[in-house]
Amino acid sequence: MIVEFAPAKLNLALHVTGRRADGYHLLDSLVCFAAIGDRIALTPGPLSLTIDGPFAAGLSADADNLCLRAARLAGGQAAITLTKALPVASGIGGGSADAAAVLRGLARMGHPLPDRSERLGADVPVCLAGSPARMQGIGELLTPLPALPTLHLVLVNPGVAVPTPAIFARLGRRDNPPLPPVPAFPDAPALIGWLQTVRNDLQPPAIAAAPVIADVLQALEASGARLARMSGSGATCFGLFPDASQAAAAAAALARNGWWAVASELAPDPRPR
Ligand SMILES: C[C@](O)(CO)[C@H](O)COP(=O)(O)OP(=O)(O)OC[C@H]1O[C@@H](n2ccc(N)nc2=O)[C@H](O)[C@@H]1O
Ligand SMILES: Nc1ncnc2c1ncn2[C@@H]1O[C@H](COP(=O)(O)OP(=O)(O)OP(=O)(O)O)[C@@H](O)[C@H]1O
Repeated sequence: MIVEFAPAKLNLALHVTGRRADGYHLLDSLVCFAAIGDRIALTPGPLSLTIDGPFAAGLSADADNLCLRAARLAGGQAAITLTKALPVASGIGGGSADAAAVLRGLARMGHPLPDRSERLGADVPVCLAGSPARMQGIGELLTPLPALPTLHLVLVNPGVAVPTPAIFARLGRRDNPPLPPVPAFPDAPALIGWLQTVRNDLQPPAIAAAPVIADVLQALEASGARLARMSGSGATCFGLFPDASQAAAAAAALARNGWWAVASELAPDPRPR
């Protein structure tokens, strides 16, 4: 059996800089990965999918599931088990992370990675890379970044599914400036200082669609986050905390609102040192 971790994707910053003729938006985003995620297990055999885990109920194992679409694109055969630990349609790339993990697993079983994995989803290329990157184009242009400093994260999802197309459709402006050059960050305060100068352009339209996102951001700040921001098209938000014990205490307190709230850190960097 082959097991692949499918870490949550976080857009630490996300500027929408334009729109293509086909309606897809041009992005400029600083992306990293958290140490929490889904799990994919593959065993040789005819293509099938079984889903378990805390968020299994939100998802169907039909032919549209990104795990099966990824396997078909790679021409791979395997019995796939997805253990769904991430909320569905929540801005942290769950489906894209799963698709990328299936592609990585099938590659280990001898099926080459397909070209143009972004056809599965704009976030699939960066999830395949799995390490900090500046993401541009519609998601297919990746510039690897040096390893980020240690971060003490809290991820919070208030339980509202936010469909990505609806949030892009609500954008006020589609011609925002790109990110400034991304420097190397010696420590977390340097990264947080830089992040305070940039935005997630999808945050205002997501708050308009789901006002509870503003409550989540305010609650993260009230529990001591040095920076609180939404990831992707929402509704999951992240807070950056000074240390692991403050992050754990904040996650426990925020979970008392009935929200999914977890303390985490960055995923191990898969790149060779
Ligand atoms: C918003 C982000 O999460 C930022 O990382 C991603 O760009 C979304 O990635 P994803 O969920 O893999 O997106 P896809 O499944 O490819 O696209 C879902 C829908 O979002 C919109 N979409 C997505 C990506 C993009 N660059 N421009 C868009 O306008 C399109 O309406 C598209 O039909
Ligand atoms: N394996 C999967 N996991 C999650 N969602 C899936 C999967 N397969 C198909 N989907 C569908 O894809 C849609 C987007 O789900 P996903 O969790 O990837 O969104 P997201 O977290 O907003 O991602 P992103 O940050 O890339 O926009 C959902 O409506 C869901 O029904």
